[in-house]
Amino acid sequence: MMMNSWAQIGSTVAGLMFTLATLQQFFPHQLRVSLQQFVLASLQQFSFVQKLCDNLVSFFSPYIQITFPEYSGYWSNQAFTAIETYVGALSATKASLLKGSLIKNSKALVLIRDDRKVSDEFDGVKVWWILDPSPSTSSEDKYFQLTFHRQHRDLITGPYLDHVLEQGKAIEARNKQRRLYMNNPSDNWSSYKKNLWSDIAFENPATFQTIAMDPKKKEEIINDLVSFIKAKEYYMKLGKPWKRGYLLYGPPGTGKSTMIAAMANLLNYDIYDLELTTVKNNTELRKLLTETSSKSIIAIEDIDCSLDVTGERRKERSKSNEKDQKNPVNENTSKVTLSGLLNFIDGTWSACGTGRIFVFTTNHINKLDPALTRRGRMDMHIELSYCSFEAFKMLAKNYLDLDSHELFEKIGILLKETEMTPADVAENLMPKREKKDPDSCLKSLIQALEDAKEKAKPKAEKEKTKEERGKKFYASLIKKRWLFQA
Ligand SMILES: Nc1ncnc2c1ncn2[C@@H]1O[C@H](COP(=O)(O)OP(=O)(O)OP(=O)(O)O)[C@@H](O)[C@H]1O
Ligand SMILES: [Mg+2]
Repeated sequence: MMMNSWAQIGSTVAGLMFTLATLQQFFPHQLRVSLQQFVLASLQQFSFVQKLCDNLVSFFSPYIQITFPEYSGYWSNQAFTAIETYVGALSATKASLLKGSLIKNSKALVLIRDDRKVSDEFDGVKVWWILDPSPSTSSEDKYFQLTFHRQHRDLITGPYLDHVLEQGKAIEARNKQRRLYMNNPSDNWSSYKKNLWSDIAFENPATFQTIAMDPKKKEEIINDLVSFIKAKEYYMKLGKPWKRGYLLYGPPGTGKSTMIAAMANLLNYDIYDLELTTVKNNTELRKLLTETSSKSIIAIEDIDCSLDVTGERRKERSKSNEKDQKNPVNENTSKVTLSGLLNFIDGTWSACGTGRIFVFTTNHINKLDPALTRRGRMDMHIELSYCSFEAFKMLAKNYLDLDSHELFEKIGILLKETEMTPADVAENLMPKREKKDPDSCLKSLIQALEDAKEKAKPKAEKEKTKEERGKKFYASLIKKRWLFQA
């Protein structure tokens, strides 16, 4: 009976459609357009009714939904990224069917349930997250929808969302792929695109653990860095910009650049490697500074070579000016001045970002202008020196996995008698073959130390005879004076 009536309805509709299609051919064009418009308007009315129904349902529904779109206007919504990371972490622990995606500047995959839904609990209250559309569709307009019961509105819109954003950002920071920035010459800066810096992924694995130096000094530096990054409120209370300066000095190959990398890895900071010689003037320097991000390391290596910042050179500047006129300098030479650099470190502009660390390196600390090295400007002076026995033991542990060895004592004596950089010691300890052979590595180091000692001998002897000659000369002077006075 039922089947019969359905069949009847079906054939009536089919008949009507056929008749309509046939009649349409005889309708004038204008009438056809009006018919189409009528059908469209009815459909729109239908969607309006549907919207109305949706609103009615949500009015009476005990649940609230909040939507977080991926983009707000042209800008990416940072809340979406943090939620994506947070929900990804939730999914990874709760679901077995996941879809992985790599988000910008992250070195870790974000995993989202392929069926888009994941529940969470906060203070005993259950909430649901849905990613719309699902990760398997290629649609661009993605958004997260959070659903929760009306009675928990305050808890969810307040503490819960704060928790989600905070956790999401913390996971993001842990997964963040650090970047190494290098300043572009100003000739390549374009006015519409901010391309003052070029960047690449920072992948230097150096850590404080692998740096060979006095353990106490190392601990002091680590504590200083760690307490600095936690001290934002303290700096605010003091009314001081939240930044810190480190001056690393010592001979080539003692680990200055390695320490900058270790600092970045410890703090999870990006590095801005500022090449001063390509910066034409103080204005450019200021522009570069304003384009660096907060919580980053700004490194200027070999500061004495990059700029006229040595005290001696300053005194002699007027004299050399005359010479310069005879031998005009290259037009591309940087005109960044010492005062420009000082302003860069602690002028008004230096406070435009927070949590910044300035690191300068030099091979000749005593050549630097005192204005640059004074405390407060460079908060900590760190000397990296020739390899001590303590430093050697760290290198032996890192390179050969050795805590002790019968040859250590001999090496200790030789290290006291020579000046060998950790870079050279490390080079000798590096196994030359695939299979580690600690004996031959230590022997090759002993050989290198003995060679260095031998090489240094004539120099040491020359110094000694010079010193003795000087002593004799002064003794004779004193004697003559005594005779004269007598
Ligand atoms: N203190 C150290 N601990 C561990 N490794 C070190 C140390 N010093 C140097 N090295 C090794 O030597 C190499 C060169 O060191 P690095 O570039 O850090 O020296 P530097 O002090 O910056 O030299 P320069 O003054 O020439 O720039 C590094 O790749 C590292 O492997
Ligand atoms: Mg270096």
